[in-house]
Amino acid sequence: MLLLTPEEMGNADRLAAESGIDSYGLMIKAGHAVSAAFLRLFPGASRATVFCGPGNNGGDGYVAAEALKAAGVPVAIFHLGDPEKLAGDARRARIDCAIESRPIPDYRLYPGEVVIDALFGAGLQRPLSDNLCEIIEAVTDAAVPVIAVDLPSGVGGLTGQVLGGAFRAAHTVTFMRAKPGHYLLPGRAHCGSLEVFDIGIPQRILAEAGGAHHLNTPALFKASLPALSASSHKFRRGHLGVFSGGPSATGAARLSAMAGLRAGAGLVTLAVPSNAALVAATHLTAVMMKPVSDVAALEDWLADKRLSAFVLGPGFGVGEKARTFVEALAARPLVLDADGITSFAEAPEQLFGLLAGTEPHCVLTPHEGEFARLFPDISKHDTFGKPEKASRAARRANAVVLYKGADTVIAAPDGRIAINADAPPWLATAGSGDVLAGIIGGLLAQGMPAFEAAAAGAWLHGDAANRAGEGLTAEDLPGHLPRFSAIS
Ligand SMILES: NC(=O)C1=CN([C@@H]2O[C@H](COP(=O)(O)OP(=O)(O)OC[C@H]3O[C@@H](n4cnc5c(N)ncnc54)[C@H](O)[C@@H]3O)[C@@H](O)[C@H]2O)[C@@H](O)CC1
Ligand SMILES: [K+]
Repeated sequence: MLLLTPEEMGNADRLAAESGIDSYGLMIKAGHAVSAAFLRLFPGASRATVFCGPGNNGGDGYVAAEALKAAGVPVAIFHLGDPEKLAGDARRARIDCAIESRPIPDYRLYPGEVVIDALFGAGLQRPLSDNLCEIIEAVTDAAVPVIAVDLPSGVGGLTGQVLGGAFRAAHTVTFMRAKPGHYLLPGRAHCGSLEVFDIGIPQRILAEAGGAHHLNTPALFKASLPALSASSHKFRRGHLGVFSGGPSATGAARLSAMAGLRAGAGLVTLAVPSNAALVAATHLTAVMMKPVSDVAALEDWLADKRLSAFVLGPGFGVGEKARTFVEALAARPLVLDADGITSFAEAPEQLFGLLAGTEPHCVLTPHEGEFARLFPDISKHDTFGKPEKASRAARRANAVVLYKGADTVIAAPDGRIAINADAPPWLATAGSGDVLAGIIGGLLAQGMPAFEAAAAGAWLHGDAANRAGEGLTAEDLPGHLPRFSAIS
């Protein structure tokens, strides 16, 4: 599912106009979609209170207001700025709207009203003024239902960041394609239910206008999911190696290993330091074990070319050993997580050097803190949204970066970006990240390319959490992974 940034949507708009499509006709359809949503969702509203801004978002508002009046709904319009200065389609929409509007400071709460927020959409450029924020706060505090046109005003369509303040909509009607800000946090939490309405811009124009941002759905990775056939031998389903920490720290790697097995790897081996072998062995059944205490032992083990992917990080310990292990593993498909990432905090360039110059085959899975350790300058940039941060990081590291959180973003060095929105809040539980690393490792082991493996991993992880339900523990997750043939 392709997402368009506000800039790309603007391009689509321009291309549509250049191809002879009537832009005012698009605005009429947009405004009518909003009035239809209003009538469908709030048939008993005492009044439609329409806030109209100074651009085309406001234009949609005037169209919706006129349509609601025609449907018999009492309507009050409050405008921002000088409506005489409206230009183009928005100006025409206001002229075609026979309702007197009043300046926004005249607005007072009205019992039973429903607000249509048509202040700003794609054109939001700066934080909302204090006066606007006060009005938004009053509407929010009084729990007045809000329908947002395109985006809740104040939410950045590219980043999902809130600029100053923002409406909390019950429902958002956007046009043609959802925007990244509808799925990134905190924007997602401001949108309510999201409706993507087709106002008639042709697909070919949308495809020409954008293409980097995707919502992470199976459509993005399904074609590269490993297919399990009756004849597939366990070796052909790959062999995943997961590195464990010492005797008191084998649990995290065991979780990853179990998840890798459930994600379909034919064989999974837990590589353990010799002093942890006994502890680990008492906990393992289907997962195999291999003592690997130092880099010499690792090099020996790596001579087995059937080992097809690795996970290093969960519970491994931070330090020199992790760095030398990663050096030995850098040319192989690898998920670098947790301690594996933090081990390079003092010398991120060393890691990037190891990963440079080849087809990207490493997946880095940092949460916010780990991201800041590897990419301090990128992480500090307040105006970058999460996709831009992940994307810059991916290019720098020549690795797929899966930037974790409630709105996990997956970015590839070639510019592809997936925003994951299927994770329930109860997925934020101890060990959950270890399972995610293991799932991705299991998919890499079966030959899935790094970006698709990371995207699939994030989606499957969320899907398993939804199946397991509230109160899950990380141990429950692998058992709830869906069969790949059942994913649609
Ligand atoms: N893209 C499309 O194909 C279509 C777009 N339409 C609508 O057009 C909208 C985009 O229109 P515009 O590009 O005119 O942008 P907007 O209407 O979102 O806002 C632009 C205006 O707001 C001002 N502004 C921005 N931030 C401000 C702030 N914080 N405080 C005060 N003023 C601020 C700008 O100076 C500019 O005048 C979309 O969101 C959508 O609602 C629809 O009419 C249908 C077709
Ligand atoms: K809006």
